[in-house]
Amino acid sequence: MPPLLVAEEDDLFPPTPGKFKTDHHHLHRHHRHLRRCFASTSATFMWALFLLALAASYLSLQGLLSSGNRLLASSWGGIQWEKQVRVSARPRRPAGAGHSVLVTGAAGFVGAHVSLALRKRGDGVVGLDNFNPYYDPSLKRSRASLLRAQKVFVVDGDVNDARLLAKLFDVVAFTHVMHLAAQAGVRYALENPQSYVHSNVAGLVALLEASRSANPQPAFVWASSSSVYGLNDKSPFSESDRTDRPASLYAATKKAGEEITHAYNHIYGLSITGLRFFTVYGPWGRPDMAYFSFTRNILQGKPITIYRGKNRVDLARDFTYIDDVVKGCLASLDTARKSTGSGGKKRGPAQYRVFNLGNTSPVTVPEMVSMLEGHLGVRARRREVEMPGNGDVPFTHANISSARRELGYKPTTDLRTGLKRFVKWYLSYYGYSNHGKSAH
Ligand SMILES: O=C(O)[C@H]1O[C@H](OP(=O)(O)OP(=O)(O)OC[C@H]2O[C@@H](n3ccc(=O)[nH]c3=O)[C@H](O)[C@@H]2O)[C@H](O)[C@@H](O)[C@@H]1O
Repeated sequence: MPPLLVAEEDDLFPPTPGKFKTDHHHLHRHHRHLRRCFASTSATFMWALFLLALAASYLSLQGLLSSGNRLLASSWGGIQWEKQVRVSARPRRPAGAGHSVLVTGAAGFVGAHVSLALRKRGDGVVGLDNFNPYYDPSLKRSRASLLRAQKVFVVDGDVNDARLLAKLFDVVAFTHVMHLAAQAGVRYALENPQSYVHSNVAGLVALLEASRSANPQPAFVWASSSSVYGLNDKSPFSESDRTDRPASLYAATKKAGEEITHAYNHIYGLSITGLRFFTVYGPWGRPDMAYFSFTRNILQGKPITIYRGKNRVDLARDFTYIDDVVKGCLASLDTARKSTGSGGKKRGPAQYRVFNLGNTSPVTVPEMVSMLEGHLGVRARRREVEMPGNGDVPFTHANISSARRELGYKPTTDLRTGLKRFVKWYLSYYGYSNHGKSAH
């Protein structure tokens, strides 16, 4: 370190002895003192310079590293990336017939199925997913590999990333957005409430902002939830029923989404379709859902907890098979009218729709478990407990006349059949033998 060396050299190489007379001794000492002072001042100066340089280089190195990390972590941007996005977004149907769809949550359960179905019939699809660890991200990666094999490009990114969204809309003139990215799960909201606000409210607004600014504006179709019916006890649930008494924060954020999309429809002329999904299940499903975690536990010989309502009433769900829901999603895209805004301004009233996508035949949770037992050939160890105050509702039941009329939606898969397909997938995906006996 140079300043230290200056001081040390001064000590190491004193003036030659006898060169100065004794009466000059004082002067000499004075000079020496001055030199030391000067040396130490310049040492301090040099130190300061050195530290400054060190700090500057540290900061610029940090900057370099963090922008490098950002590039590595976000893995989006660049000519090659833009080309992949453009190619993936290109419809392969006769000119003008195909959609160009941005599917958010594309590595999720419904998102992956919808993306594949769109691609299969020749639409252009670009996926977006943040691969968050709410449940096993390796399952999401496997779904993304399926999409990749079908030439659907999935961007690794967050719907809250406004820069990324702006870039995507800059590169592609999407005709539709299929917004399926969300923080799902009713009970997890007790543990991590902020994640619901982050994804289902802030993320939704970020995507709506990008959509309303895009030219042309895409038609916007998105996943709401049957949970918005909350404490509604009028059965079956119709779209016009009360939805102002949510029983969970999850439901409240989905309900907020319905109101927020309405505001964007009103102000900017965005065409909006909200789909209230009813407990969607099937192959490649979500491990946090009851039918999935029950299957895992039954196969591992672990007990399962079955919630019961007040007075020991069984809970029931209008379980809806994934292929039926996918048909409803595609029909929603096909029947969505164009958004009316341009240049971020509304040019006329735009379509606003909400549909139930259910199965119309609720099944109790214990019955669902019995079906699983039948398909797995293993008895479940059932533990029945009174439903804790965790946000669950006692039952759901969809009235689908609206979707039937407007979308031609007609569910065709009953729960027993759908669970059979799920179990078949589960056993093969997790490498069980035909009898479900081999290790997990
Ligand atoms: O359709 C919907 O709106 C919602 O459907 C599901 O929510 P949920 O119906 O609660 O689905 P599961 O978590 O699979 O629960 C199904 C039933 O099993 C019950 N259950 C769940 C877990 C458990 O350990 N034991 C148990 O009895 C629940 O109380 C519920 O009655 C999804 O998880 C939500 O993301 C979706 O929005």
